[in-house]
Amino acid sequence: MSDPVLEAESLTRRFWDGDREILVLEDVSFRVGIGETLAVTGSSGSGKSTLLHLLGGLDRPSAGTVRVGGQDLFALGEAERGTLRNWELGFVYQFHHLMPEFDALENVMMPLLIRRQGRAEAQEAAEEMLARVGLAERLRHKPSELSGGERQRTAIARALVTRPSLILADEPTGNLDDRTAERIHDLLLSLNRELGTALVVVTHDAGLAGLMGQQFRLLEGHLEAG
Ligand SMILES: Nc1ncnc2c1ncn2[C@@H]1O[C@H](COP(=O)(O)OP(=O)(O)OP(=O)(O)O)[C@@H](O)[C@H]1O
Repeated sequence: MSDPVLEAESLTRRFWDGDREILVLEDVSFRVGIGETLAVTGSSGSGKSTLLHLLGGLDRPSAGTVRVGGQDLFALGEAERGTLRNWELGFVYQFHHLMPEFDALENVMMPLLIRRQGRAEAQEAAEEMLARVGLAERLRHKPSELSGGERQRTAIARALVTRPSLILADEPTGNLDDRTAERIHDLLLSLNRELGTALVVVTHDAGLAGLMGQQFRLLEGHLEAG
């Protein structure tokens, strides 16, 4: 395997419901190399979102480590973890989470402006990424003026515009009809190939999972092949 962009080692996450322990993930380990793809499937409540939150540094494991680009996420302070997250990771969710008052171009420019990149440069990069996802003609449309598939493509452009080494996607097409979902799957994979961005998806969708290089299933807190 090439150098890992993501390593999960012995991840365990438990929650407490009063004095009752809920063990959601137990001893979960895997690696994703540069430009590789991985799917995690599992039934509702199996812990897919919990795993993704740990991988993105949004939640802390009860035990175990997550390394992004070789750096232990939870050994870092809050600010450093935020910086690593901003520079190395892109997130795509089932619901696009675009800002309704801004158009597609402004939404995609936002992560670059937050990084204090110059406006002209941010606009150029955002226009290029929107063109890559097939939305060159929709730059000035607000989310409410875009179709569901176009909104999701905008969200993908926003996740990729910072050129992260890894995209974490949570049911990226869960909200779309089959045909639109298939187009988004193709888009995610072609961007993975073109840009070399590693991709981790958690999904119910066996079709999407089947397109990924590594496939795992969460079952009773454990990660199983297939
Ligand atoms: N903060 C929390 N406190 C207590 N229990 C939690 C918490 N977060 C998640 N859980 C529990 O952990 C389990 C896994 O939840 P998670 O959302 O990761 O599942 P999922 O596989 O993503 O489900 P779905 O496919 O329905 O979105 C569930 O039983 C959930 O109730």
